[in-house]
Amino acid sequence: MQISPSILSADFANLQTELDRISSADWAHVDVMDGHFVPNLTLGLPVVEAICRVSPVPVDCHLMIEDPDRWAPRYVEAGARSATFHVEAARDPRALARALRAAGGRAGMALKPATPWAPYAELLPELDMVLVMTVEPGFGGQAFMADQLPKVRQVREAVRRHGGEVWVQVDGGVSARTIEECAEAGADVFVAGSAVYGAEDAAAAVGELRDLVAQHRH
Ligand SMILES: O=C(CO)[C@H](O)[C@H](O)COP(=O)(O)O
Repeated sequence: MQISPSILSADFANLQTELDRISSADWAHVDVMDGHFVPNLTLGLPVVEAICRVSPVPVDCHLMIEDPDRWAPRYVEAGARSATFHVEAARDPRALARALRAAGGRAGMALKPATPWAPYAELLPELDMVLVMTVEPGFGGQAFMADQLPKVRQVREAVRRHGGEVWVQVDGGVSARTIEECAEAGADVFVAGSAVYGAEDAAAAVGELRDLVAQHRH
């Protein structure tokens, strides 16, 4: 079980300090948005490279961009330990996942809420993580979409049958109120933006999310 706070809700004017606030987490989740794949624009390679240089925890890049086949491996080369592309944007998801691993990163594949899992299940052996979006990608602070939990269950079941070590990540509206149902459905990597960065004490918020999942498992 891993907690990956999304810096989308951080103060971008003080990224170093904001990264230090989540040093008790497992990852720093960095949302790259290009203004085309999603109607929002955040940051790109130079900023990710700078974040990777100073982050106290490994960087988990969520690429909400067009043409990930071309750009995603560059984020691993910039220092991201994990890079997740959107299957809706990829020309050749199998080749792209292989390219991410060849670059030395973990290969993640994300599904928007309207994208089903079944057509992509055969890609599982190429993947280290599947991200099931629990909001429409583009903005932080949106309401959690509980109707995505059956998809989380399908992915978890496929991972169980496959037998490999593939993580199942949820992203969007994950908070102390919703994290247990995500865990119950089979998620094991939890992205939380506003729930962590909106808290006075980010480390306490990370600890609370961790405890809720741990208690749930007992
Ligand atoms: O990918 C994202 C949006 O596209 C963000 O990571 C996500 O929305 C996190 O924010 P919050 O926890 O506030 O919902």
